[in-house]
Amino acid sequence: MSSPHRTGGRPVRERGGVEWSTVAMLPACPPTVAPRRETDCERERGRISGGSCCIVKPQAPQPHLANSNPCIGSFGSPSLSLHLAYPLPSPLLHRQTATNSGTRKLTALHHQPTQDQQEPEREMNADFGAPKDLAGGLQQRRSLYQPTLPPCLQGATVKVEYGDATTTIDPTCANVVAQAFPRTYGQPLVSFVAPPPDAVDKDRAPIRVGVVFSGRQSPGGHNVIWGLHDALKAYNPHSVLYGFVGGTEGLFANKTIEITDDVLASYKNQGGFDLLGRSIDQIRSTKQVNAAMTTCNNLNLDGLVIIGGVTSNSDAAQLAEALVQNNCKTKVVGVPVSLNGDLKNQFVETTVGFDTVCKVNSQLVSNVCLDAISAGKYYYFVRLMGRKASHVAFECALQSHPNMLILAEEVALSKLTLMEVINKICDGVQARAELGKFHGVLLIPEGLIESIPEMYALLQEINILHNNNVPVAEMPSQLSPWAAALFQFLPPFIRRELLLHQESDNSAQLSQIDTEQLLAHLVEAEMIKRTKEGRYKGRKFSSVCHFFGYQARGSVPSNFDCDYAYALGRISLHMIAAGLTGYMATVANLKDPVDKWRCAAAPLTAMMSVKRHLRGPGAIPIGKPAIHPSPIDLKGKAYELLREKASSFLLDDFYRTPGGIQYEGPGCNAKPITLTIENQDYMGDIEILKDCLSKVRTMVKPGCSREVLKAAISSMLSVTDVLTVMSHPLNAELPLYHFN
Ligand SMILES: O=P(O)(O)OC[C@H]1O[C@](O)(CO)[C@@H](O)[C@@H]1O
Repeated sequence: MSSPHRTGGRPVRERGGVEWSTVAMLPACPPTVAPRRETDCERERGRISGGSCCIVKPQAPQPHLANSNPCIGSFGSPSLSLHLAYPLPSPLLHRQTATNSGTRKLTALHHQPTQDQQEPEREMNADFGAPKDLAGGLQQRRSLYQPTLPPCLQGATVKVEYGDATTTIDPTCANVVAQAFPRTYGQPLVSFVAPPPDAVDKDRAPIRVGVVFSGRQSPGGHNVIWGLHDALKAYNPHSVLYGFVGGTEGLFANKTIEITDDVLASYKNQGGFDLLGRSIDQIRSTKQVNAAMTTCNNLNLDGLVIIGGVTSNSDAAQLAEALVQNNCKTKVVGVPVSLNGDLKNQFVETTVGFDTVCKVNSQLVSNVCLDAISAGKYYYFVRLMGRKASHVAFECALQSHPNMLILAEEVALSKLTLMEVINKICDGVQARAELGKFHGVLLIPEGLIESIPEMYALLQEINILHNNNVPVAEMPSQLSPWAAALFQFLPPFIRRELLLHQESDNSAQLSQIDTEQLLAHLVEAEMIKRTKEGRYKGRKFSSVCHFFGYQARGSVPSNFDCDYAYALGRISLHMIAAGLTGYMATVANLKDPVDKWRCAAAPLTAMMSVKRHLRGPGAIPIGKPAIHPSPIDLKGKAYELLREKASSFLLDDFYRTPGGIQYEGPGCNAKPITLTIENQDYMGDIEILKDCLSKVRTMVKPGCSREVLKAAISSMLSVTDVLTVMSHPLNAELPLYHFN
């Protein structure tokens, strides 16, 4: 049997005598960047503070391991539906010197691990915060793009409107969350509106703020810092913004650069996180929280802005609570930035970077579709980043119309086994062969592997062995009999990847598990079997595998991501000025033009829930309250649309070519299809409710007629009855991840 192969990169492994190559197969080894020349102005400024010439070493690539969670999308026949984790860096302080050649030379000063575990020293470059040469015309042109601002954010100040106290998304968890966050739970929802024209401009004291990239790279992250900086200087020109160098490690070790107009100039509207770099997505252990608090105190910060996804924002909530408990004045603000699109809830419609990443990946997928149909000989198995949920793969399917999408959420819901998933794919291949089609494109979310029940159980056993410090070489022999049997059944390359250490959220290192290769391998074996049995009479099945993820993370952000991120940066400043802590900056009604966006701050605790073992009575909460990744809504409008088109996508080669991201002209303001279809506006709906309630108050005042009073009581009783039933724990609509 020949093996599926990857294209576009260097050969990475050999299997059965066939060399495999990959386009993104070695994500742990980012492309080597030519050393950037240090400019005269940088040398003069000595831009890294916290020890005149020290810099935290950014995280070097780790041998990444695996993690995952479930989700599957269904393409093809209605029955063809399929079910469906981060390493820690070491902080290495280096002496930084300018050399004659103009590059920075880094000399190890001392090793200061901030993790609770020892890690090897790594080399790093010291270019964070350095002006970049914007070589390409597009880069230069993009640096001149001025994000559009919602009206309420156009002045130096905003009017702050406080709403009602908040609860949590899951009524059954409210007490647990309240107990875990005694000082920050139940805070009101806050809206920002334009100040009245006659508002008196009071003296505003300068503000000191720190900002850190806590999550993974996501296009648009730089614009959050830009928006924050502009709002801070407009608020009071003597305000100061510090950027922590090297991510959370820089926060723990107090390594900063001051963010100025000069520093920002070449990072505006640009991809990557290279202005400051990133390290671990974790501010969680007592040691880490204490280190962050010490830095906030030492820098006398009024505010700390944490940029990241679900994990970073859960940590932001914990840090906020700890700072209040310790009388530290620093206000903690989270900003939703993540390519995964899984930080999605009543307040957050999408995350910064999701739009760009989906557009880049959709273009790649559609290119592969056209390649497939042109030669008619390969099946392309494309795995897409996005962690546990399948949002990226789902959006890309809507944008590019591949033949099949295997949603982790569907696989998890239907509890499909690995071989059931394989058989469904093979049925699709066979149905196409009957139409004379021997090519196709399949999208596979990286979280799929964890959504397959037996794979999830195997990964859980491996996790426990890691937690018990069992050496990797001994793990296979310590698995339960059934897990050992499954492990032995899997091809050797996957076995090695499954044994990698889990990520900071205890899930497998999803980006490192070649699920697409596993599926291609097993589909080929099944097609050979079907051929031998006479069930398949078509041409020999051949596959090519790709992993699209790192290519898109560094992309130049779309206009939507530029505008959204810049607005969130400006909102963050107003939140700190208003003294809010434990909140996330949010923008609602994103599907509409920017002048209709609603800017707000939502308490992080209102987005939290606790997992439990079972549904129904006796369900016991397990673990701590956290913001969880939100899965695809299998009852949602976007999913319905996909289901409707599944058969046509499977058989008709109804490929769509979205092309590259447009920055100007028609299509430059296109938004994610899912965002448009879902049509959310939670803040707008809250306004409608407020209006209704106030109308009732106005119309049913003491003195109104008996009839009006009776009609009001009867209507209100039925409303409260419905709401009581809906908020009962047994009826609450909770996503699958809540249940183990
Ligand atoms: O940069 P790293 O540590 O390899 O992170 C990879 C992970 O980060 C993400 O890109 C974003 O969370 C995931 O899709 C992926 O699993």
